[in-house]
Amino acid sequence: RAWMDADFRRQLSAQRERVEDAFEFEGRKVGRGSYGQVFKTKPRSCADASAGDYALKQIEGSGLSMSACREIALLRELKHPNVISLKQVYLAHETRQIWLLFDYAEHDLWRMINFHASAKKCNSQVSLPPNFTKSIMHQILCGIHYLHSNWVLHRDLKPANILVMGATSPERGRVKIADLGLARLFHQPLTPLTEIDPVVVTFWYRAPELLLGARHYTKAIDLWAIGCIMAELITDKPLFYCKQEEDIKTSSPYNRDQLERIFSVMGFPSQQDWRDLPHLPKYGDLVRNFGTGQQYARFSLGRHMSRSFGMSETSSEFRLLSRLLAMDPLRRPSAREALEDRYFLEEPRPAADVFNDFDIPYGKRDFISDSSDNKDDPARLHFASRGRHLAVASQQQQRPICSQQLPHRFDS
Ligand SMILES: CNc1nccc(N2CC[C@H](NC(=O)Nc3ccc(CN4CCOCC4)c(C(F)(F)F)c3)C2)n1
Repeated sequence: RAWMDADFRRQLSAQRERVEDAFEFEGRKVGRGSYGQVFKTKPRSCADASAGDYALKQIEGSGLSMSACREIALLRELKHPNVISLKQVYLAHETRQIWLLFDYAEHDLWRMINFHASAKKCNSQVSLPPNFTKSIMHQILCGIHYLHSNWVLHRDLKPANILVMGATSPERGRVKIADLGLARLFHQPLTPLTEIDPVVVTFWYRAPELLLGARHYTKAIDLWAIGCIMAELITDKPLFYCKQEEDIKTSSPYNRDQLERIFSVMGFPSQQDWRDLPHLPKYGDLVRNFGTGQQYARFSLGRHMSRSFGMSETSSEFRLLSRLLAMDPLRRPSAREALEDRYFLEEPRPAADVFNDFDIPYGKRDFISDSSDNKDDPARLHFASRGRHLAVASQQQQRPICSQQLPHRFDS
């Protein structure tokens, strides 16, 4: 450090704004994972409630790790209304900690869908605008179109990574694509994410070509995930839900149960459906486990969606869904082609505020108490073995009051 003379360094460090001086975040943790932790904060300066909230992410570890570098470098360049925007980066020189500042998003599709699923269970339907799914889909595709046109692939699209701005934000009801997930140590799909953190890895949104050993992420892989999200918005259920076996330490991308679930919804891909299927690395395993797939002959997405959810196979909603969920990645539309689908041109048109003038029924995020923050927290270990981010549910699950006199409209 000799290169900078001592009193100049002292002067600099005296001037540098410290994140703890600028923001109040004690006891306001809303997220935690192997990536670090996230706080809901307000600037200390303007104490009045009107100032928007901020999300402050403290990156795991210290110093500029490769994933921290990549996240900062990427986010600084990315600027689109449907992509989370990085406001500020704080480098705490004493602790070599890195903090990222974002405009706060109160909601996300994972919690929103869970809310509707539980409301259904207590058969107390929550009223939503008729264009709710269409508005969300339009904004996800706009955000992904922007990322893809900048040659950025998301690679882990799922409901938890689709944030929605809350009632107090000037961008009320706007979708923001984010990546709350794992600090990706490697970029190859073959690296077992489960080695980083077994709690959050879910294969329900992974394209079939990835499960069959495709070596590179593609734009089409993101579009498959968007198709899965669209189906889940319509039905409140993960389309390719598959129980996670206890230890998912397998390093192979091939996941027989997940493929089985996909085939039992979609049917088994024929040579005509997917010409390149036999060239995929795990095709041998596929034939060994499923033979010619005759047992799935009568299954199809249309059959699944019409029989389980009364969806018409001739509706433009279904047509777009089946385009996004083409088994052959070459047959999936690009984000732009999806945005040009008739579905978005028909009434009701997609809205900028996905809630329109409806009150927002979802609660605010719960704060995570630090006591449960230790790694060997029994709840965490228990949920960890059951895969998916159930551990997050234990802290943040919002269930509506299952009482008969549930008010028709809610105050957010
Ligand atoms: C809880 N409320 C809340 N409100 C606002 C923001 C926010 N957070 C938490 C951490 C998250 N951080 C990111 O979203 N970071 C991020 C990092 C990278 C990328 C783009 N890469 C994704 C992986 O593949 C390469 C490209 C993104 C982006 F662009 F996907 F949004 C976000 C943003 N939380």
